[in-house]
Amino acid sequence: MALLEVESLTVDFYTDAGVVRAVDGLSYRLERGETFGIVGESGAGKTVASLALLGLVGDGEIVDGTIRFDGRELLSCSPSELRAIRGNRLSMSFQNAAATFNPVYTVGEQIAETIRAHEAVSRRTARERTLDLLERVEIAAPASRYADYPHEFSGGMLQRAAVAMALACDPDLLILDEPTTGLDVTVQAQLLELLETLARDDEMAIQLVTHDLGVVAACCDRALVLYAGDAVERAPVEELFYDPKHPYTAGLMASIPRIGDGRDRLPPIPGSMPDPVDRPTGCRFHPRCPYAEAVCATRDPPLLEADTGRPVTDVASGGSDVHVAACHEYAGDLDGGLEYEVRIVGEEEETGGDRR
Ligand SMILES: Nc1ncnc2c1ncn2[C@@H]1O[C@H](COP(=O)(O)OP(=O)(O)OP(=O)(O)O)[C@@H](O)[C@H]1O
Repeated sequence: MALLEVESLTVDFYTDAGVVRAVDGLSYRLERGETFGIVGESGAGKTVASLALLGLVGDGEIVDGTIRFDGRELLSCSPSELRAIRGNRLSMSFQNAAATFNPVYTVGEQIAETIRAHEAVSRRTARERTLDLLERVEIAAPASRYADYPHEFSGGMLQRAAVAMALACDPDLLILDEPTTGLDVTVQAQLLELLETLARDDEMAIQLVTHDLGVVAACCDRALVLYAGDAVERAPVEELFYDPKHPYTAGLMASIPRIGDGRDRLPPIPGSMPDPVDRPTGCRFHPRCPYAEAVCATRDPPLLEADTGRPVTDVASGGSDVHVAACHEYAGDLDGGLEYEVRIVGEEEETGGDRR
């Protein structure tokens, strides 16, 4: 049984301007010990999709879908059952590490309090466990750092302390929302390495939410690309990089800097994410897509296995390594086809290419 199975998850917000469909029929699954990326530009629905797992959509509403965590249907759990799962097995570290901590208490105290909120342990034990956690996230001299206030930590250290906080309940699934935003490249690399170690050594699954495909490439096994609430592509990370099947994914790759990577640059995607109250008909990406044809404006492309054109009908195929994409090309419905290519300079072999 997969650790997490999300099926047809749909989340709406009711605003003065109209209904915002933040997440639209999202399905995927996550295995134990797997690091899974959810990637897309700002407004794609990444955070809302993650918060929905915790039952924290605020004034939004989960209007459809199921979320099975270790076989349990979370959407039918009572608030107290959900709190218990959230406290012990599923935890999330939010976008802004500074906001995770209360500025008037020390970092150590706050992590220790989190441990005590989940488990009946003495103050001394909670302190020892906190020191272990700080050490695990590679904070030097944890005993002296314990009594430091959040403002005395550097950005990278605070981000790691936030991970320590999320690890306090020893979760089976850790959700990290933009964990590397605002960190310099070296600190980013350290944090990503740490996450890889945690996933490997603790058999902990990680759902990593980011706008940065580079971050996904550095530490995820598989990733899902979201656009305006829709899943547009899902694949093992290597394939997503070397053989992107959806024009949006290809465009996303063009917008990330790649130091030391000899890959040709694809043109960046023109335009911006659509108004969430007034999403385009058909393929949500069609107004920005250089390959769009008439069919794209009228029909919403389903997720298909890119190699065979077979439909992805249930979540069962979501955990496999099958490369799926939601583009009419894979149903054979585009006359012009997709003509981008991803070339690795210095290697003879080319991947991607004209998809006709
Ligand atoms: N409380 C809310 N009320 C109304 N709309 C909301 C609310 N929260 C999120 N949304 C909308 O839902 C959509 C998805 O937002 P979400 O925060 O999940 O995007 P994201 O991909 O995580 O982007 P970012 O990285 O900027 O957070 C957006 O259009 C956003 O405006």
